[in-house]
Amino acid sequence: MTTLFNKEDRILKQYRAIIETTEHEGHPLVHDLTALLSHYEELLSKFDRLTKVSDKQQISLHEMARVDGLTGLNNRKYLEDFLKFEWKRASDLDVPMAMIMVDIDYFKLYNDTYGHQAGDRCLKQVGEVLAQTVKRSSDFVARYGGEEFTIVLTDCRHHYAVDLAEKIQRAISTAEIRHAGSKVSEYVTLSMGIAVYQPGKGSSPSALLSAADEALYRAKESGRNRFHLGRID
Ligand SMILES: Nc1nc2c(ncn2[C@@H]2O[C@H](COP(=O)(O)OP(=O)(O)OP(=O)(O)O)[C@@H](O)[C@H]2O)c(=O)[nH]1
Repeated sequence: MTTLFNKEDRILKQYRAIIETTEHEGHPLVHDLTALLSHYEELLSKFDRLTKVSDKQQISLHEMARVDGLTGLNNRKYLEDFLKFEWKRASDLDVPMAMIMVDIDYFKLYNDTYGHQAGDRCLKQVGEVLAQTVKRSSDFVARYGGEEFTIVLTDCRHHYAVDLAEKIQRAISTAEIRHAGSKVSEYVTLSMGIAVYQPGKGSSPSALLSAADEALYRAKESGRNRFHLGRID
């Protein structure tokens, strides 16, 4: 399309030159060319507007592919892509990677108590708490699905991940989201599982996910409203 317009542009410049040459004034050809030019300019401006709309649509499609519609956090698909990419980078640089799997406690009872829409609002609030607490721009927060969230911490040793899990616990407690159905608190609480891997040692992103998930299971099993530190390389 650009090539076509470049070629057309050259022709149009010639047309303009003819129109602007006073010796051609009043010639019927000048009249036709003037009409043609104005029509062409109108088409160009329409094309320009269409291109802008389509660029915007492409950006929003791109965003939709990465963003969870409810919470505005990264979605699971994007998490998987991010993990693959960062795993390779961490492996090349020989630095550890951590994952925190976060799950809302007794969320079924939250829905049962307050209704599904309130449940959605709660998910959003928890998402905000996580996004605000995770400060390093290289760290990545995603909604993994349902009432489960994932945080990927690049170039991260386990004490940083533990420190962050403690901050998240404090932040969710400060948020005071009422949860009358919970069996561990009157407010919403979170259980978390932490795993830290050294990607260079032959494992895989899915092994990191499983280890964090396993640690989360331990946190749930041992009473909820806590984190469990799983495998650390
Ligand atoms: N409102 C709302 N609820 C959801 C959404 N996705 C999943 N859920 C609900 O989340 C609940 C998860 O329940 P469970 O897996 O039993 O877990 P839980 O009740 O949180 O119990 P524990 O994790 O063991 O503490 C289910 O009732 C789902 O219907 C969502 O997008 N919105």
